[in-house]
Amino acid sequence: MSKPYLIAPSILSADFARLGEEVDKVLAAGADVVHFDVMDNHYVPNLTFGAGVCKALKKYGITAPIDVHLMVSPVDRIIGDFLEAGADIITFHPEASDHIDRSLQLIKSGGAKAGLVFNPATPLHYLDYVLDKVDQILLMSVNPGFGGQKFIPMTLEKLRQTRKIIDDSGFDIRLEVDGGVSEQNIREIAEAGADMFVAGSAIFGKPNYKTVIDAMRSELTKVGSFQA
Ligand SMILES: O=C(CO)[C@@H](O)[C@H](O)COP(=O)(O)O
Ligand SMILES: [Fe+2]
Repeated sequence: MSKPYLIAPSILSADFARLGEEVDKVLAAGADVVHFDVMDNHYVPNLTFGAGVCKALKKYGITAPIDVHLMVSPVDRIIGDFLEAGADIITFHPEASDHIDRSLQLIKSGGAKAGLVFNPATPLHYLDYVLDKVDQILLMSVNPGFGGQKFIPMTLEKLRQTRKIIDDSGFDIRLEVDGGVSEQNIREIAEAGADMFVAGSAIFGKPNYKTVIDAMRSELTKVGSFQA
């Protein structure tokens, strides 16, 4: 069964010059979680921000959970920085870690929730022996590195497969989707099994964040297995 739905705006599409205000504004508009995309210009061909910015947002007063999506290789060294910065959830790409089990343990031992991220062509078998250590599974519905890309439809089938893996396991695991999510497709994405929705350009690209988030929530109420 899906958990109550969470909307997680990706600050990759926010105005970096006014980041604190942007995060305040999107949370006031009804967002649940702040999605924080860390890119290293190595694992992905783009460069964003590091743990210092996460720490600054916490110091600024952001109390909503910060969901750190590490697009970084290698991952272990930077995990400590984000734990120290107060990250609430840390996810990483299994291909970017030499020791996936160790990286998951590192995150959890620091008190954060841990997750694995699957690129569109990455197989789900990385989950096979670590499901008991995973709090969140993030399926990329675009290739990582940039906001504003188009949702890859094959993700819907992968979501259904992942939902079955989670439900069969009996573990308490969130299923997050990231890339090209909008008010137009959020309903079918939820029908396929996702319960946490990252959206960057669909929210920050619009003048009124609340209008978009309200529209997304209204779409989610139409899902068969809806839970507020
Ligand atoms: O991780 C990534 C991209 O690598 C995402 O979090 C994007 O930032 C989502 O942006 P939109 O596709 O919603 O514009
Ligand atoms: Fe992301």
